[in-house]
Amino acid sequence: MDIQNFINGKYQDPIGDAWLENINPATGEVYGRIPDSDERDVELAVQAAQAAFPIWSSMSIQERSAILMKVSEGIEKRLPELAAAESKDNGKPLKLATRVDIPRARDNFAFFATAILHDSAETHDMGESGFNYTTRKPIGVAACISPWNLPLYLFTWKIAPALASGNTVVAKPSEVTPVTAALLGEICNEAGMPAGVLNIIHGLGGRVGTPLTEHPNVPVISFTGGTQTGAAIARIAAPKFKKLSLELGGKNPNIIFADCDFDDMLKTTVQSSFANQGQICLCGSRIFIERPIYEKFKQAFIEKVSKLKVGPPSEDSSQIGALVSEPHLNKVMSYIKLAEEEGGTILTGGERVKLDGEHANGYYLRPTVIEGLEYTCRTNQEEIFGPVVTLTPFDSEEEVLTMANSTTYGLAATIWTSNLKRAHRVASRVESGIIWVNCWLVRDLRTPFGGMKNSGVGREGGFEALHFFTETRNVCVKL
Ligand SMILES: NC(=O)C1=CN([C@@H]2O[C@H](COP(=O)(O)OP(=O)(O)OC[C@H]3O[C@@H](n4cnc5c(N)ncnc54)[C@H](O)[C@@H]3O)[C@@H](O)[C@H]2O)C=CC1
Ligand SMILES: O=C(O)/C=C/C=C(\O)C(=O)O
Repeated sequence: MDIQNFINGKYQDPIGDAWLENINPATGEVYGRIPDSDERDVELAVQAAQAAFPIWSSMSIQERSAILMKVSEGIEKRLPELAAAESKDNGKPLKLATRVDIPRARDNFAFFATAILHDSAETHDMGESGFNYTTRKPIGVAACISPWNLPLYLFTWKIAPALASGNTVVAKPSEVTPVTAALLGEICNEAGMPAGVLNIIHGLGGRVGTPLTEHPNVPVISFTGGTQTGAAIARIAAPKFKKLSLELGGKNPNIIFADCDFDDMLKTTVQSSFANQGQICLCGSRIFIERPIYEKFKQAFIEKVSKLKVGPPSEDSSQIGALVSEPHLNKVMSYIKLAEEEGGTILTGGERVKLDGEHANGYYLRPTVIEGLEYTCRTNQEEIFGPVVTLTPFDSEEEVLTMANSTTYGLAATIWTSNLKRAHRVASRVESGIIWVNCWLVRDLRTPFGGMKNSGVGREGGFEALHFFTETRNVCVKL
């Protein structure tokens, strides 16, 4: 199955007629081709988006909202098809794509389609001397660049607020998982979105992402992906004074106090460690356990993790699917080797899983739990982004905060305790943009979402996302 770029409302081959292979991670087989686009395709897409901007930005909020709601409904109508495509492209269990990824893509559009109906701007009254009012106007052509781990989920998380605010978009999905993004073009056409409002260019980061972020007519960029890529984009954007939102990597602490609800914590910790094969920037990859329950937790956790079924994504019984690609599998496995070199003990997992038949060459890895590492070692400091977690005991709040805050990242943290005062105290001192107490990945799309330190710049979600894609201006009137 070949996919094409989506420019000005039409599907078309890349100008250079160059193509990349698309691989099914569950089997290791090539199952289609994707455009290996270059700066010429980017140029066409930016021109189409520029031409569509006056039309889209001058539509009433109600008209834009209605079209975006139809996109949401279009995603809902095609949910089984989109979920199957996502699972095949990414290797994630079909049931996860069906229950989480595609419903969230639907909700992203519905959320921002309705949010614009409720947005408002401030006024600042200066009494008898004057009066200020603030306006927020769409900026122009927005670049939205997204990764492979939650493909349509994160693609739409950027595109929906950019479009809802009245911008037009040139979007680049990951070359590793492009298929559901390609299908979104059809859904937008069916929803009556004017041509050129959303353009989707496929290809590599260097050949598509770089000319897109460098483009003089693209003043605003929203990116989710690796921290190094975020830094490269920031280097391009800074001297051109582009508006930039970066949602980057994490090395998230999961802090477990002895007084927590053990069963709830255990069940959720299996999820927060290994959901989506551990390939979510919010996964809690460093688990810190208060010493009195360390051994109890370790035994119970290993028992549960070793029973997780690694299997073909299409099978309902599979709890862990395939990692996204062979290079990524190799990267994750190299970290397991490093952990052993650094003195870690593998308690469960650590090896590749060989399935039968057509899945024999898929990229399967057993969920891996490691203990005995210093909190300062590379395994505990660098983002692995796979089904690998470490266990570390602690004796005091002070100690666990030192360890939790020791990385260059600051995306998410989870705290397990039944002591409310402690929960607030630790939450206020842990260096993370997103903190969950006694839960994980419970999402309210109105809340600010993003990281501190090397985990990013800016916040997505709610009105923050809508306002990011606008130019704020103040008008001061002398009375
Ligand atoms: N949300 C997150 O936190 C994610 C983190 N990662 C981390 O990043 C590591 C590398 O994964 P990759 O897939 O290589 O992520 P990446 O950061 O290279 O890719 C994300 C997106 O950026 C694009 N891109 C790459 N280079 C670019 C450039 N110079 N300019 C503009 N766009 C560019 C890619 O084509 C893709 O669409 C992973 O092993 C993981 O540790 C990866 C995906 C998501
Ligand atoms: O918005 C969410 O619920 C989750 C976002 C997850 C990422 O940004 C990620 O894994 O990269």
